[in-house]
Amino acid sequence: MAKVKYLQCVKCGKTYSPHEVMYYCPICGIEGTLYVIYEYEKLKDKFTRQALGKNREYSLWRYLDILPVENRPESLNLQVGWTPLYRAVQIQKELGVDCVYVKDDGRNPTASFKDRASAIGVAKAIELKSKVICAASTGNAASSLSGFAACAGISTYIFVPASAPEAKIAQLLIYGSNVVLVDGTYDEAFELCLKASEKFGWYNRSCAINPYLLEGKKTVSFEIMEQLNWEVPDWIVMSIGDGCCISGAWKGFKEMYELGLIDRMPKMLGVQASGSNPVNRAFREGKNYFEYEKPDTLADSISVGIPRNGLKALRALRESYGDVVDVEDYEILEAMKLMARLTGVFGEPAGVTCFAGLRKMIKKNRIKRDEKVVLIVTGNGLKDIKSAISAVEKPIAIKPDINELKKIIK
Ligand SMILES: Cc1ncc(COP(=O)(O)O)c(C=O)c1O
Ligand SMILES: N[C@@H](CCOP(=O)(O)O)C(=O)O
Repeated sequence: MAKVKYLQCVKCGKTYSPHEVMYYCPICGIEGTLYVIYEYEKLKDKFTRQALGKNREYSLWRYLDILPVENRPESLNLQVGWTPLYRAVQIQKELGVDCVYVKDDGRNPTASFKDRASAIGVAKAIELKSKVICAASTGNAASSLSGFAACAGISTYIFVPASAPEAKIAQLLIYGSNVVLVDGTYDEAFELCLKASEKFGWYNRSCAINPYLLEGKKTVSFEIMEQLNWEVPDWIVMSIGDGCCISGAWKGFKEMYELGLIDRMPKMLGVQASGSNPVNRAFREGKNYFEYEKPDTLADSISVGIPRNGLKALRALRESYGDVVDVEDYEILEAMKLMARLTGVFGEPAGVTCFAGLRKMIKKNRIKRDEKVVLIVTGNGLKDIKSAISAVEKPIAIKPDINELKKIIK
C-alpha cells in the first residue's frame, strides 16, 4: 500500500502503519475510527487538473492515484461513480435562489451512493485475499456490497434489520448474498455483524470500522469539482445517518485543497431526520459524544441510534463552518415528491432529505439566495416504494369511457 502514509485516529490523533492496524484505533476502541492519510507531497505532481483531464475512465477509478488500493481488480468492472450533476432550474425558481445543482448518486449500479464505498471495500478484500465479506446495513450498504461482491465472485454475509424496505432485501437475495434478517435495529445488526466478523475472520465492509471505505465516498467531491469546472460551491448538502458519507465528501474537498486543486472550501450542511438526530444534538451542544435515543423515522437509511462515524461528521461540519438541521418525516415525503416533480430525479427518503434541509435553511436565511448549492441525492426512490406511495395522492380509477375521462381532466 505504497500510497498510504499512515492511518490516523479521529479521536486521539495517534497514527498507525496500515500494516499494523486493520480497522480502528486499538487505544480508543471502536469510537476511534481511522482516517487514511496519503503522501500528499508526492501526489502533488501526479494528481493535477491536467492529469485528470487526460484519458481517464469516467468512473471512480479515475482517482486511483488517491485511493487506498493498487489497482482496480480486473473482475470488478461495474461502472461506479461519475454520476450526473444537473442544474436544477425549477428548484431554483421554486425556492427563489440563484444556483442549485443535484448530484444523482442513485444512478450508481445498485442505485445508491454506497456503491462508491463498496467498490473500494471489495477491491480491498481482493487485495487481502479475503474469502468472505460481511456488512451490517439498513439496506443500501448491503445491497451495494452484494452487487459488487457478486461481480467479483466473492461470498458475503449481510446483516439487516428485518424491517428494511422490501426492494433492498430483494437486491440482497437476487445478488445471492447470505442474508441474515435481524429482529432488531440497525445498531443491533451492526453489533452482531461485528462479532461475527471477529469470530469467523470475515472482512468487514462497515464504514463504521473500516477506514478504507470512506475513501470511495470522497470521490463524489472530486467529481463535483470536475463537473463544475473547478468552481467551488458554497454549500454541499447531504443527509447524515452514521456520518460516513458527509465525512467522505468533506475529506475529498480537504484533499483537493491540500493538493492545490481548489483554493477555497465549501460549507457542509448535514440534514438529519428529527426522529434520528444524534449528530445534530451533539453539534448544538458542542459535545464530542452521542446520546442514544431509539431512532424513529421513515427514512430507513438514516435511522441510526449511535452514529458510528459521528466524530468524523462533527469534524466535517465544524471545520467547514457548516451546519446541521433536522427535518420531520412529512417534510422528507414532501421533498421526495417535489424533487421528483421539479427535477425528474426520484430519490429515496434519505436521498432527498438534503432537499428538505435546503428548503428549511433558505427560509431561515442560513443559506443565502445567491449562494451556490449542491444537493447530493444518495439513493434511488425505487428502493422504497412504500414511502413514495405515501407521499402522493391516490390515482383516479375510471371505467374505459371517454365521458368519464372528461369529468376528471383538469
Ligand atoms: C440513501 C442514503 N442516504 C444517506 C445515508 C447516510 O449515510 P451515512 O450513514 O454515512 O451518514 C445512507 C446510509 O446508508 C443512505 O443509504
Ligand atoms: N445506513 C447505512 C449504514 C451503513 O453504511 P456504511 O456505508 O456507512 O457502512 C447503510 O446500510 O446503507
